[in-house]
Amino acid sequence: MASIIDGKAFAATLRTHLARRIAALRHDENITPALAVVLVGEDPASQVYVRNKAAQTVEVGMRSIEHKLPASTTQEALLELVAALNADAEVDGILVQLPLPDHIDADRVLEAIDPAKDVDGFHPLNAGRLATGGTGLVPCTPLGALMLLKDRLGSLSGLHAVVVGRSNIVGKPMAQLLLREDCTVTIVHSRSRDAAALCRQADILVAAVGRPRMIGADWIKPGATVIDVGINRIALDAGRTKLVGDVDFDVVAPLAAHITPVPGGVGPMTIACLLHNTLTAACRRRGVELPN
Ligand SMILES: Nc1nc(=O)c2c([nH]1)NC[C@@H]1CN(c3ccc(C(=O)N[C@@H](CCC(=O)O)C(=O)O)cc3)C=[N+]21
Repeated sequence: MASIIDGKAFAATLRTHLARRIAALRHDENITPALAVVLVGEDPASQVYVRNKAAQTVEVGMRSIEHKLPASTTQEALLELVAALNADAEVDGILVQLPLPDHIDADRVLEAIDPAKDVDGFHPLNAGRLATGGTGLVPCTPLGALMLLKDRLGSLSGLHAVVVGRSNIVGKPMAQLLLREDCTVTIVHSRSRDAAALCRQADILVAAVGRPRMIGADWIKPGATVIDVGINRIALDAGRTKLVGDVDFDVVAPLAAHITPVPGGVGPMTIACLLHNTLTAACRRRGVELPN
């Protein structure tokens, strides 16, 4: 039976460390990092995420700036807000909550964010830096997943990592991070031939597809470490819902060495890494050393 990787506890520890470093930054440099979060529309799930982000930002001692815009906001108005946040010297991080309404071109908005303030790590310059080994801001979910892996396994060098999913926000940056750790990396996607057989070769399996419980027992090499990035809300009876991952936890956990649960796995790490990136961005753009 796998040991469960407690992402919720790890994220809480990470936030405690961040709070101490942020206090040191305020004491030594008189800097309080500020994170601006932009939410367009009234999607209830997005509202919950944004509320959690704001609460945790304040909890670690940073400033939270929230901009809530109606769903009817034009692309032009959103780009103007991004430009104002770019120009605001007090703002260290900018996050535009996804998904955006259909009439807005999300790529254009993400490309308008100052790469130095791009705490999501979604700007093409940051994606390029990650791919070419430079210093940039790394997407929060893959960064959080990597922290959990290194905490459990130590060196990842030479391990075969299989990433299921090729999105720009998780799959591709996850593969780049694992490559940077000297893994042998395979990316499996919807057109892959015999995806299950490819996944059965994985020492590390990262599932990031958004399909509830898709990864079953026959996808797992015994002793593998399984990281479940999926967060899928499924319907139960009587209008109730529950969160499940991309991994069928009940059948995979008995085979794996280590496994993340959903909820309580990678999800909480995403927000903790957002705070981590905001501290990093604040120090880099203000030209001060990152406190230990
Ligand atoms: N620009 C942008 N950046 C994002 O990082 C971003 C985004 N847009 N849009 C939406 C997704 C989703 N996301 C999550 C963050 C934390 C949890 C999380 O903490 N989940 C808890 C459960 C929360 C619950 O119970 O609903 C867990 O897995 O244990 C989930 C999902 C960030 N996103």
